[in-house]
Amino acid sequence: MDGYLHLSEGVSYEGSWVGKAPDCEIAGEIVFFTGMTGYQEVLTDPSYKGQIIVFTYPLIGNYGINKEDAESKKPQPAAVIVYESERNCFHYEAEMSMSQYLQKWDIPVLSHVDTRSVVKKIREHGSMPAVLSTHENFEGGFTLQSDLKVPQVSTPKTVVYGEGKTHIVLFDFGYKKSILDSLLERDCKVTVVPYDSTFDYIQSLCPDGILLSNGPGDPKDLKRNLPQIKKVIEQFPTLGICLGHQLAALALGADTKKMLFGHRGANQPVCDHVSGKVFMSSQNHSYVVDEQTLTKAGLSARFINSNDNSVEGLSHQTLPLVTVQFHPEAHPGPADSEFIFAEFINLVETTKRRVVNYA
Ligand SMILES: NC(=O)CC[C@H](N)C(=O)O
Repeated sequence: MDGYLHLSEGVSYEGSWVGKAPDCEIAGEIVFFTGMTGYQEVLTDPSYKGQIIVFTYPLIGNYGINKEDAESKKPQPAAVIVYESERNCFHYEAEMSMSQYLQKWDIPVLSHVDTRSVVKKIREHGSMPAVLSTHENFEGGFTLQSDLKVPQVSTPKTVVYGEGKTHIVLFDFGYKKSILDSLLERDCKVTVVPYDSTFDYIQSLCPDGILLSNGPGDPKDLKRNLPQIKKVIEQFPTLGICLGHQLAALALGADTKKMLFGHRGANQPVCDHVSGKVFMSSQNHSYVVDEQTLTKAGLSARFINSNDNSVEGLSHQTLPLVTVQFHPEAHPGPADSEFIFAEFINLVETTKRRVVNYA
């Protein structure tokens, strides 16, 4: 059956539904992911909550969905656009096909869309509101719901994982499981807390360090939480990843802005100005920290994107703070930047020893 993708820029594309057509129109911000593999991780990354994802790789789904690679308990986007969706899956670990998985969760998939043309439109006009419909003509409006996404994906209660020697409190703005795994693999005990936890609550947990996670939406949606986040950063060694990096920058007084179409893929080159090395990184973001606003916040840009010179990570003049716009936990994508976790744990352990020595 035919389905249609309508972009707010006034262009429409025809495609065919994989599985059943949705009962109603599905709206979301349309974004594109350029990685060739890793669709399961992308679909389950809570940072994509409510977005319509276009996969630029023309064949998606051929190795199915397995038990291991989900980044959260369910797929998160509002809808998925592909060129070809493989109905069969060819992998010994596959439990079901991608289309079965998305249908189970009522997430529509529109295939045989001219994804190259859609991506060109997004590159030209930016990530924009879009609607998936069974009707060729769409008369409705393109205003997206302005609901807060982070509370929808954050844990409602505190959960403790592992019993390693370094105690990290992970602020859950919609964290990817691979971030938790990266900490557990490095001998950490991890306490995952709700996104709106207060400084007093965090202090009562006696952490050695803090991880501010990735998550969906505009970091400025969490304006009310910034004073608490600032107190936490000033008190404990902190690693901010993606949304967590943006929140750390805002909390300390820098600014963020929206990019035209963001970075979503597995091969974004980033230069580390401490080591002078360039590495490939996995990314998924629309917002970026504004470089012009860093100095007044005591921050400096340690990591810079080699394609467009945007800020990819920060350090602070005095505070033990590491923040990265890219994903050191990878999944999907290259693990070139996993050194960030080792560096962070080292920072936490050194700070811990210093505090013990002074006590
Ligand atoms: N992966 C993320 O944490 C994304 C951060 C933020 N939602 C953005 O789009 O920029």
